[in-house]
Amino acid sequence: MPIQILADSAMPYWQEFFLEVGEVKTFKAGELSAEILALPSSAQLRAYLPCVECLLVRSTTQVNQALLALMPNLQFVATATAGYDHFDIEALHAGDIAWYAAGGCNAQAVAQYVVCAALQLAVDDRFLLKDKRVAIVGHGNVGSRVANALHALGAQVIIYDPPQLTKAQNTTDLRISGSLNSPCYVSFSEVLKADVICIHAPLNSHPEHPSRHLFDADALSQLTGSQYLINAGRGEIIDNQALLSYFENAVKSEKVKLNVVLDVWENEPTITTDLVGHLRIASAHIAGHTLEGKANGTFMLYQQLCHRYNIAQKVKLSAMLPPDNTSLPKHLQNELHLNEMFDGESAQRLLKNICHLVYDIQNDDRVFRAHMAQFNTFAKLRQEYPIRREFSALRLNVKNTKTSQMLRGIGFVISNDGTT
Ligand SMILES: NC(=O)C1=CN([C@@H]2O[C@H](COP(=O)(O)OP(=O)(O)OC[C@H]3O[C@@H](n4cnc5c(N)ncnc54)[C@H](O)[C@@H]3O)[C@@H](O)[C@H]2O)C=CC1
Ligand SMILES: O=C(O)C(=O)[C@H](O)COP(=O)(O)O
Repeated sequence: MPIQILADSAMPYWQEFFLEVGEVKTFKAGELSAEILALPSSAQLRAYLPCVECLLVRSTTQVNQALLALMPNLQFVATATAGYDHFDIEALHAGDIAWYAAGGCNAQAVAQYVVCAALQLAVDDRFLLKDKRVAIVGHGNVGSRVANALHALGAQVIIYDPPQLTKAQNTTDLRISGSLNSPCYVSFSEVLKADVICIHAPLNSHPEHPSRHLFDADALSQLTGSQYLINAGRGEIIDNQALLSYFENAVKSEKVKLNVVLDVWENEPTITTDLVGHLRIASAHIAGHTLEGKANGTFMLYQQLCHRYNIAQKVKLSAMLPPDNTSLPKHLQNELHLNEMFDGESAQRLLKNICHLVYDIQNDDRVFRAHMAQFNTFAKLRQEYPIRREFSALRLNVKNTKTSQMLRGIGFVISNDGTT
Protein backbone atom coordinates (compact mmCIF):
# COMPACT_ATOMS: atom_id res chain seq x y z
CA MET A 1 0.00 0.00 0.00
CA PRO A 2 1.56 3.37 -0.97
CA ILE A 3 1.98 5.94 1.84
CA GLN A 4 -1.02 8.28 1.91
CA ILE A 5 0.11 11.92 1.96
CA LEU A 6 -2.06 15.01 2.29
CA ALA A 7 -0.13 18.17 1.38
CA ASP A 8 -0.70 21.91 1.03
CA SER A 9 -0.49 22.64 -2.70
CA ALA A 10 1.40 25.90 -2.03
CA MET A 11 4.69 24.00 -1.78
CA PRO A 12 6.69 24.47 -4.95
CA TYR A 13 7.82 21.20 -6.58
CA TRP A 14 5.58 19.03 -4.38
CA GLN A 15 4.83 16.69 -7.29
CA GLU A 16 8.53 16.14 -8.05
CA PHE A 17 9.35 15.35 -4.42
CA PHE A 18 6.33 13.85 -2.71
CA LEU A 19 5.14 11.57 -5.55
CA GLU A 20 8.48 9.76 -5.10
CA VAL A 21 7.33 8.82 -1.61
CA GLY A 22 3.66 7.94 -1.87
CA GLU A 23 0.19 8.81 -3.07
CA VAL A 24 -0.51 12.51 -2.70
CA LYS A 25 -3.72 14.48 -2.33
CA THR A 26 -3.54 18.25 -1.94
CA PHE A 27 -5.55 20.98 -0.25
CA LYS A 28 -5.45 24.77 -0.43
CA ALA A 29 -4.64 27.17 2.43
CA GLY A 30 -7.76 27.64 4.55
CA GLU A 31 -9.43 24.37 3.49
CA LEU A 32 -8.12 22.20 6.30
CA SER A 33 -9.88 23.20 9.50
CA ALA A 34 -12.51 21.22 11.41
CA GLU A 35 -15.07 24.02 10.81
CA ILE A 36 -14.54 24.19 7.04
CA LEU A 37 -14.39 20.40 6.76
CA ALA A 38 -17.83 20.18 8.35
CA LEU A 39 -19.34 22.00 5.34
CA PRO A 40 -21.00 19.90 2.60
CA SER A 41 -18.60 21.44 0.03
CA SER A 42 -15.68 19.72 1.84
CA ALA A 43 -17.23 16.22 1.68
CA GLN A 44 -14.63 14.81 -0.74
CA LEU A 45 -11.65 16.02 1.28
CA ARG A 46 -13.28 14.92 4.55
CA ALA A 47 -13.85 11.42 3.19
CA TYR A 48 -10.13 11.08 2.45
CA LEU A 49 -8.93 12.13 5.92
CA PRO A 50 -9.25 8.70 7.64
CA CYS A 51 -6.59 7.30 5.22
CA VAL A 52 -4.05 10.07 5.74
CA GLU A 53 -0.72 8.91 7.19
CA CYS A 54 1.40 12.00 6.53
CA LEU A 55 0.12 15.55 6.72
CA LEU A 56 2.32 18.25 5.15
CA VAL A 57 1.25 21.82 5.87
CA ARG A 58 2.29 25.47 5.83
CA SER A 59 1.76 28.01 8.61
CA THR A 60 -1.84 28.67 7.58
CA THR A 61 -3.13 25.28 8.81
CA GLN A 62 -3.80 25.03 12.54
CA VAL A 63 -2.89 21.49 13.49
CA ASN A 64 -5.05 21.14 16.59
CA GLN A 65 -6.97 18.44 18.41
CA ALA A 66 -10.14 18.97 16.36
CA LEU A 67 -8.26 18.44 13.09
CA LEU A 68 -6.22 15.50 14.40
CA ALA A 69 -9.43 13.76 15.51
CA LEU A 70 -10.42 13.53 11.82
CA MET A 71 -7.24 11.63 10.89
CA PRO A 72 -7.06 8.46 13.02
CA ASN A 73 -4.27 6.93 10.87
CA LEU A 74 -1.97 9.93 11.04
CA GLN A 75 1.65 9.06 11.86
CA PHE A 76 3.58 12.16 10.87
CA VAL A 77 2.87 15.90 10.54
CA ALA A 78 5.39 18.32 9.06
CA THR A 79 5.40 22.00 8.19
CA ALA A 80 7.43 23.49 5.34
CA THR A 81 8.05 26.53 7.55
CA ALA A 82 10.43 27.53 10.31
CA GLY A 83 7.74 28.53 12.78
CA TYR A 84 5.54 25.84 14.28
CA ASP A 85 3.27 27.84 16.56
CA HIS A 86 0.37 26.52 14.44
CA PHE A 87 1.03 23.05 15.92
CA ASP A 88 -0.62 21.91 19.15
CA ILE A 89 2.43 20.00 20.34
CA GLU A 90 0.62 18.51 23.34
CA ALA A 91 -2.12 17.11 21.11
CA LEU A 92 0.52 15.61 18.78
CA HIS A 93 2.31 13.98 21.71
CA ALA A 94 -0.97 12.71 23.13
CA GLY A 95 -1.79 11.12 19.77
CA ASP A 96 1.73 9.67 19.49
CA ILE A 97 2.17 11.52 16.19
CA ALA A 98 5.70 12.46 15.12
CA TRP A 99 6.23 16.02 13.92
CA TYR A 100 8.80 18.15 12.16
CA ALA A 101 9.33 21.83 11.24
CA ALA A 102 11.71 22.91 8.46
CA GLY A 103 13.80 25.22 10.65
CA GLY A 104 16.14 27.40 8.60
CA CYS A 105 14.45 26.73 5.24
CA ASN A 106 13.75 30.40 4.59
CA ALA A 107 16.22 32.09 6.94
CA GLN A 108 18.19 33.66 4.08
CA ALA A 109 14.97 35.06 2.57
CA VAL A 110 13.97 36.76 5.83
CA ALA A 111 17.49 38.11 6.37
CA GLN A 112 17.40 39.65 2.89
CA TYR A 113 13.96 41.18 3.57
CA VAL A 114 15.42 42.84 6.68
CA VAL A 115 18.54 44.01 4.82
CA CYS A 116 16.35 45.57 2.11
CA ALA A 117 14.11 47.23 4.72
CA ALA A 118 17.08 48.57 6.69
CA LEU A 119 18.80 49.92 3.55
CA GLN A 120 15.57 51.54 2.35
CA LEU A 121 15.05 53.32 5.69
CA ALA A 122 18.72 54.31 5.93
CA VAL A 123 18.65 55.87 2.46
CA ASP A 124 15.29 57.60 3.03
CA ASP A 125 16.27 58.97 6.45
CA ARG A 126 19.89 59.68 5.48
CA PHE A 127 21.73 57.70 8.11
CA LEU A 128 24.48 55.13 7.78
CA LEU A 129 23.85 51.62 9.07
CA LYS A 130 27.48 51.46 10.14
CA ASP A 131 26.73 54.16 12.74
CA LYS A 132 23.85 52.22 14.25
CA ARG A 133 23.45 49.78 17.13
CA VAL A 134 21.19 46.93 16.09
CA ALA A 135 19.49 44.58 18.55
CA ILE A 136 18.50 41.12 17.36
CA VAL A 137 15.69 39.52 19.35
CA GLY A 138 15.99 35.76 18.75
CA HIS A 139 19.38 34.65 17.44
CA GLY A 140 18.56 31.37 15.72
CA ASN A 141 18.59 30.49 12.01
CA VAL A 142 17.05 33.81 10.96
CA GLY A 143 18.40 36.11 13.66
CA SER A 144 21.99 34.94 13.24
CA ARG A 145 21.81 35.59 9.49
CA VAL A 146 20.36 39.05 10.06
CA ALA A 147 23.08 39.69 12.67
CA ASN A 148 25.81 38.61 10.27
CA ALA A 149 24.40 40.68 7.40
CA LEU A 150 24.08 43.86 9.46
CA HIS A 151 27.51 43.24 10.98
CA ALA A 152 28.86 42.97 7.42
CA LEU A 153 27.29 46.38 6.75
CA GLY A 154 29.24 47.80 9.67
CA ALA A 155 26.48 47.99 12.31
CA GLN A 156 27.21 47.20 15.95
CA VAL A 157 25.10 44.11 16.71
CA ILE A 158 23.78 43.09 20.13
CA ILE A 159 21.76 39.95 20.85
CA TYR A 160 18.76 39.24 23.07
CA ASP A 161 18.14 35.51 23.27
CA PRO A 162 17.76 34.29 26.87
CA PRO A 163 17.29 30.57 26.01
CA GLN A 164 20.41 30.62 23.82
CA LEU A 165 22.41 32.51 26.43
CA THR A 166 21.44 29.94 29.08
CA LYS A 167 22.49 27.14 26.74
CA ALA A 168 25.78 28.87 25.98
CA GLN A 169 26.48 29.39 29.69
CA ASN A 170 25.79 25.73 30.39
CA THR A 171 28.21 24.44 27.82
CA THR A 172 31.99 24.59 27.78
CA ASP A 173 31.90 25.28 24.04
CA LEU A 174 30.61 28.83 23.77
CA ARG A 175 30.57 28.84 19.96
CA ILE A 176 27.08 28.81 18.55
CA SER A 177 26.75 27.58 15.01
CA GLY A 178 25.88 30.12 12.33
CA SER A 179 26.23 33.14 14.62
CA LEU A 180 28.65 36.01 15.04
CA ASN A 181 31.95 34.71 16.41
CA SER A 182 31.23 35.98 19.90
CA PRO A 183 27.66 37.20 20.24
CA CYS A 184 27.22 40.16 22.55
CA TYR A 185 24.22 39.15 24.70
CA VAL A 186 22.32 41.97 26.37
CA SER A 187 19.29 42.43 28.63
CA PHE A 188 15.88 43.43 27.29
CA SER A 189 16.31 46.94 28.68
CA GLU A 190 19.43 47.29 26.47
CA VAL A 191 17.39 46.11 23.47
CA LEU A 192 14.96 48.97 24.07
CA LYS A 193 17.84 51.46 23.76
CA ALA A 194 19.12 50.14 20.41
CA ASP A 195 18.75 52.26 17.25
CA VAL A 196 17.29 49.36 15.28
CA ILE A 197 15.45 46.37 16.82
CA CYS A 198 14.86 43.28 14.68
CA ILE A 199 12.44 40.64 16.00
CA HIS A 200 13.19 37.05 14.97
CA ALA A 201 12.03 35.07 17.99
CA PRO A 202 9.43 32.33 17.61
CA LEU A 203 6.02 32.87 19.17
CA ASN A 204 6.09 31.02 22.46
CA SER A 205 4.96 31.07 26.03
CA HIS A 206 8.38 30.13 27.43
CA PRO A 207 7.93 29.94 31.24
CA GLU A 208 10.63 32.52 31.99
CA HIS A 209 10.97 34.39 28.70
CA PRO A 210 7.69 34.33 26.79
CA SER A 211 7.85 36.12 23.45
CA ARG A 212 4.07 36.73 23.25
CA HIS A 213 3.54 40.48 23.76
CA LEU A 214 7.23 40.95 24.62
CA PHE A 215 6.70 44.38 23.10
CA ASP A 216 3.72 45.44 25.21
CA ALA A 217 2.48 48.96 26.03
CA ASP A 218 5.21 49.39 28.63
CA ALA A 219 8.06 48.37 26.29
CA LEU A 220 6.64 50.46 23.43
CA SER A 221 6.39 53.51 25.70
CA GLN A 222 10.16 53.35 26.20
CA LEU A 223 10.88 53.66 22.46
CA THR A 224 11.34 56.98 20.69
CA GLY A 225 10.81 58.45 17.24
CA SER A 226 14.51 58.06 16.40
CA GLN A 227 14.33 54.25 16.70
CA TYR A 228 13.39 51.53 14.22
CA LEU A 229 11.45 48.37 15.08
CA ILE A 230 11.25 45.57 12.51
CA ASN A 231 9.04 42.52 13.13
CA ALA A 232 9.53 39.57 10.79
CA GLY A 233 9.08 36.97 13.56
CA ARG A 234 5.44 36.54 14.58
CA GLY A 235 2.79 39.25 14.86
CA GLU A 236 1.83 38.40 18.45
CA ILE A 237 5.31 39.35 19.73
CA ILE A 238 4.16 42.98 19.48
CA ASP A 239 0.85 43.81 21.15
CA ASN A 240 -0.79 45.29 18.04
CA GLN A 241 -3.54 47.11 19.97
CA ALA A 242 -0.90 48.69 22.22
CA LEU A 243 1.07 49.67 19.11
CA LEU A 244 -2.01 51.32 17.61
CA SER A 245 -2.67 53.22 20.87
CA TYR A 246 1.00 54.26 20.92
CA PHE A 247 0.69 55.68 17.39
CA GLU A 248 -2.65 57.39 18.08
CA ASN A 249 -1.27 59.04 21.22
CA ALA A 250 1.87 60.12 19.35
CA VAL A 251 -0.31 61.76 16.67
CA LYS A 252 -2.47 63.50 19.32
CA SER A 253 0.52 64.83 21.19
CA GLU A 254 2.37 65.62 17.92
CA LYS A 255 5.32 63.43 18.94
CA VAL A 256 7.63 61.94 16.31
CA LYS A 257 6.48 58.37 15.78
CA LEU A 258 8.58 55.24 16.21
CA ASN A 259 9.61 53.84 12.81
CA VAL A 260 7.97 50.44 12.47
CA VAL A 261 8.22 47.74 9.79
CA LEU A 262 5.69 44.92 10.04
CA ASP A 263 5.76 41.79 7.94
CA VAL A 264 3.85 39.80 10.54
CA TRP A 265 0.67 40.78 12.37
CA GLU A 266 -1.48 39.75 15.26
CA ASN A 267 -4.53 37.67 14.22
CA GLU A 268 -3.51 37.09 10.60
CA PRO A 269 -5.27 37.20 8.21
CA THR A 270 -7.73 39.47 10.06
CA ILE A 271 -5.22 42.13 10.94
CA THR A 272 -5.61 45.58 12.51
CA THR A 273 -5.69 47.57 9.27
CA ASP A 274 -5.69 50.89 11.17
CA LEU A 275 -2.01 50.25 11.87
CA VAL A 276 -1.01 50.32 8.20
CA GLY A 277 -1.02 54.12 7.79
CA HIS A 278 1.38 54.52 10.74
CA LEU A 279 4.01 52.11 9.42
CA ARG A 280 7.16 52.86 7.45
CA ILE A 281 7.04 49.51 5.59
CA ALA A 282 4.20 46.99 5.63
CA SER A 283 3.85 43.57 4.00
CA ALA A 284 1.67 40.48 4.15
CA HIS A 285 3.90 37.95 5.94
CA ILE A 286 6.04 37.37 2.87
CA ALA A 287 9.54 37.92 4.29
CA GLY A 288 10.32 34.22 3.88
CA HIS A 289 8.55 33.78 0.55
CA THR A 290 11.48 33.47 -1.85
CA LEU A 291 11.44 30.62 -4.35
CA GLU A 292 14.58 29.28 -2.68
CA GLY A 293 13.04 29.51 0.80
CA LYS A 294 9.82 27.77 -0.17
CA ALA A 295 11.60 25.12 -2.26
CA ASN A 296 13.99 24.41 0.64
CA GLY A 297 10.94 23.82 2.81
CA THR A 298 9.49 21.26 0.36
CA PHE A 299 12.88 19.58 0.01
CA MET A 300 13.39 19.35 3.77
CA LEU A 301 10.01 17.61 4.14
CA TYR A 302 10.98 15.20 1.33
CA GLN A 303 14.22 14.40 3.19
CA GLN A 304 12.26 13.71 6.37
CA LEU A 305 9.80 11.44 4.54
CA CYS A 306 12.62 9.48 2.90
CA HIS A 307 14.37 9.10 6.23
CA ARG A 308 11.19 8.08 8.04
CA TYR A 309 10.09 5.49 5.48
CA ASN A 310 13.58 4.32 4.54
CA ILE A 311 13.31 5.47 0.92
CA ALA A 312 16.41 6.34 -1.13
CA GLN A 313 16.55 10.08 -1.91
CA LYS A 314 16.52 10.39 -5.68
CA VAL A 315 15.41 13.98 -6.30
CA LYS A 316 17.84 16.87 -5.87
CA LEU A 317 16.80 20.43 -5.05
CA SER A 318 19.50 21.89 -7.33
CA ALA A 319 17.79 20.21 -10.28
CA MET A 320 14.59 22.19 -9.61
CA LEU A 321 15.61 25.81 -9.16
CA PRO A 322 15.93 27.95 -12.31
CA PRO A 323 19.53 28.95 -13.19
CA ASP A 324 21.11 31.94 -11.41
CA ASN A 325 22.20 33.87 -14.45
CA THR A 326 21.03 37.44 -13.88
CA SER A 327 23.84 39.96 -14.07
CA LEU A 328 24.13 43.56 -12.94
CA PRO A 329 23.24 46.29 -15.49
CA LYS A 330 26.39 47.96 -16.83
CA HIS A 331 25.86 51.34 -15.13
CA LEU A 332 25.57 49.70 -11.69
CA GLN A 333 28.55 47.44 -12.38
CA ASN A 334 30.63 50.55 -13.26
CA GLU A 335 29.44 52.34 -10.14
CA LEU A 336 30.36 49.30 -8.08
CA HIS A 337 33.93 49.41 -9.38
CA LEU A 338 34.13 53.15 -8.66
CA ASN A 339 32.92 52.73 -5.07
CA GLU A 340 35.86 50.53 -4.15
CA MET A 341 35.86 51.25 -0.42
CA PHE A 342 32.10 51.12 -0.06
CA ASP A 343 31.92 53.87 2.46
CA GLY A 344 29.44 56.70 2.92
CA GLU A 345 25.95 57.58 1.75
CA SER A 346 26.44 57.15 -1.98
CA ALA A 347 27.85 53.65 -1.52
CA GLN A 348 24.93 52.75 0.75
CA ARG A 349 22.48 54.06 -1.86
CA LEU A 350 24.25 52.00 -4.53
CA LEU A 351 24.02 48.91 -2.34
CA LYS A 352 20.30 49.53 -1.78
CA ASN A 353 19.82 49.82 -5.55
CA ILE A 354 21.69 46.55 -6.16
CA CYS A 355 19.70 44.70 -3.47
CA HIS A 356 16.44 46.12 -4.78
CA LEU A 357 17.23 44.81 -8.26
CA VAL A 358 16.68 41.36 -6.79
CA TYR A 359 14.04 42.30 -4.23
CA ASP A 360 12.15 45.59 -4.33
CA ILE A 361 10.63 45.82 -0.85
CA GLN A 362 9.03 49.18 -1.73
CA ASN A 363 6.92 47.43 -4.31
CA ASP A 364 5.64 44.91 -1.74
CA ASP A 365 4.82 47.83 0.54
CA ARG A 366 2.95 49.68 -2.25
CA VAL A 367 0.94 46.63 -3.28
CA PHE A 368 0.08 45.86 0.34
CA ARG A 369 -1.15 49.39 1.09
CA ALA A 370 -3.18 49.53 -2.14
CA HIS A 371 -4.93 46.24 -1.40
CA MET A 372 -5.47 46.70 2.31
CA ALA A 373 -6.99 50.13 1.67
CA GLN A 374 -9.69 48.62 -0.55
CA PHE A 375 -10.65 45.40 1.16
CA ASN A 376 -9.07 42.91 3.50
CA THR A 377 -7.13 40.65 1.17
CA PHE A 378 -4.24 39.59 3.37
CA ALA A 379 -4.56 35.86 2.58
CA LYS A 380 -5.08 36.49 -1.15
CA LEU A 381 -1.99 38.70 -1.36
CA ARG A 382 0.06 35.93 0.19
CA GLN A 383 -1.36 33.22 -2.07
CA GLU A 384 -0.71 35.31 -5.18
CA TYR A 385 2.76 36.51 -4.18
CA PRO A 386 4.96 36.62 -7.31
CA ILE A 387 8.14 34.58 -7.62
CA ARG A 388 10.94 36.29 -5.71
CA ARG A 389 14.56 35.17 -5.86
CA GLU A 390 17.39 35.61 -3.36
CA PHE A 391 20.54 37.75 -3.75
CA SER A 392 22.46 34.63 -4.80
CA ALA A 393 20.51 34.69 -8.09
CA LEU A 394 22.40 37.85 -9.10
CA ARG A 395 26.03 37.27 -10.07
CA LEU A 396 28.28 40.16 -9.04
CA ASN A 397 31.75 40.88 -10.30
CA VAL A 398 33.74 42.73 -7.64
CA LYS A 399 37.48 43.34 -7.46
CA ASN A 400 37.86 44.89 -4.03
CA THR A 401 38.30 42.30 -1.29
CA LYS A 402 36.59 44.32 1.46
CA THR A 403 33.60 45.06 -0.74
CA SER A 404 33.25 41.43 -1.79
CA GLN A 405 33.42 40.33 1.86
CA MET A 406 30.61 42.74 2.70
CA LEU A 407 28.50 41.62 -0.26
CA ARG A 408 29.07 37.95 0.59
CA GLY A 409 28.08 38.79 4.16
CA ILE A 410 24.63 39.82 2.99
CA GLY A 411 24.18 36.82 0.70
CA PHE A 412 25.54 37.73 -2.74
CA VAL A 413 27.67 35.34 -4.77
CA ILE A 414 30.81 37.09 -6.02
CA SER A 415 32.96 36.22 -8.98
CA ASN A 416 36.33 37.62 -10.19
CA ASP A 417 36.78 39.55 -6.99
CA GLY A 418 40.54 39.28 -6.85
CA THR A 419 40.43 37.07 -3.76
CA THR A 420 40.29 33.77 -5.60
N1 LIG B 1 8.13 36.49 8.37
C1 LIG B 1 8.39 35.32 7.86
O1 LIG B 1 8.09 35.05 6.71
C2 LIG B 1 9.09 34.28 8.68
C3 LIG B 1 9.02 34.28 10.05
N2 LIG B 1 9.71 33.35 10.78
C4 LIG B 1 9.59 33.40 12.25
O2 LIG B 1 10.87 33.56 12.80
C5 LIG B 1 11.01 32.66 13.87
C6 LIG B 1 12.45 32.29 14.06
O3 LIG B 1 12.87 31.45 13.04
P1 LIG B 1 14.26 30.67 13.15
O4 LIG B 1 15.36 31.63 13.35
O5 LIG B 1 14.34 29.77 11.98
O6 LIG B 1 14.03 29.83 14.49
P2 LIG B 1 15.14 29.25 15.44
O7 LIG B 1 14.46 28.26 16.31
O8 LIG B 1 16.33 28.84 14.67
O9 LIG B 1 15.58 30.50 16.35
C7 LIG B 1 14.76 31.12 17.28
C8 LIG B 1 15.64 31.74 18.34
O10 LIG B 1 14.81 32.55 19.18
C9 LIG B 1 15.18 32.31 20.53
N3 LIG B 1 14.09 32.63 21.44
C10 LIG B 1 13.08 31.84 21.87
N4 LIG B 1 12.28 32.52 22.71
C11 LIG B 1 12.79 33.77 22.80
C12 LIG B 1 12.40 34.93 23.51
N5 LIG B 1 11.33 34.95 24.29
N6 LIG B 1 13.15 36.05 23.37
C13 LIG B 1 14.25 36.05 22.57
N7 LIG B 1 14.66 34.98 21.89
C14 LIG B 1 13.94 33.85 21.99
C15 LIG B 1 15.60 30.84 20.57
O11 LIG B 1 16.43 30.57 21.68
C16 LIG B 1 16.31 30.69 19.24
O12 LIG B 1 17.69 30.96 19.33
C17 LIG B 1 10.10 31.46 13.51
O13 LIG B 1 9.68 30.77 14.65
C18 LIG B 1 8.96 32.13 12.82
O14 LIG B 1 7.99 32.46 13.77
C19 LIG B 1 10.51 32.43 10.19
C20 LIG B 1 10.63 32.39 8.83
C21 LIG B 1 9.86 33.25 7.95
O1 LIG C 1 8.60 29.81 7.98
C1 LIG C 1 7.85 30.50 8.69
O2 LIG C 1 7.81 30.42 9.92
C2 LIG C 1 6.98 31.48 8.03
O3 LIG C 1 6.50 32.40 8.67
C3 LIG C 1 6.68 31.29 6.61
O4 LIG C 1 7.24 32.24 5.80
C4 LIG C 1 5.19 31.26 6.48
O5 LIG C 1 4.81 30.97 5.19
P1 LIG C 1 3.39 30.29 4.89
O6 LIG C 1 3.49 28.90 5.34
O7 LIG C 1 2.37 31.01 5.70
O8 LIG C 1 3.23 30.42 3.43
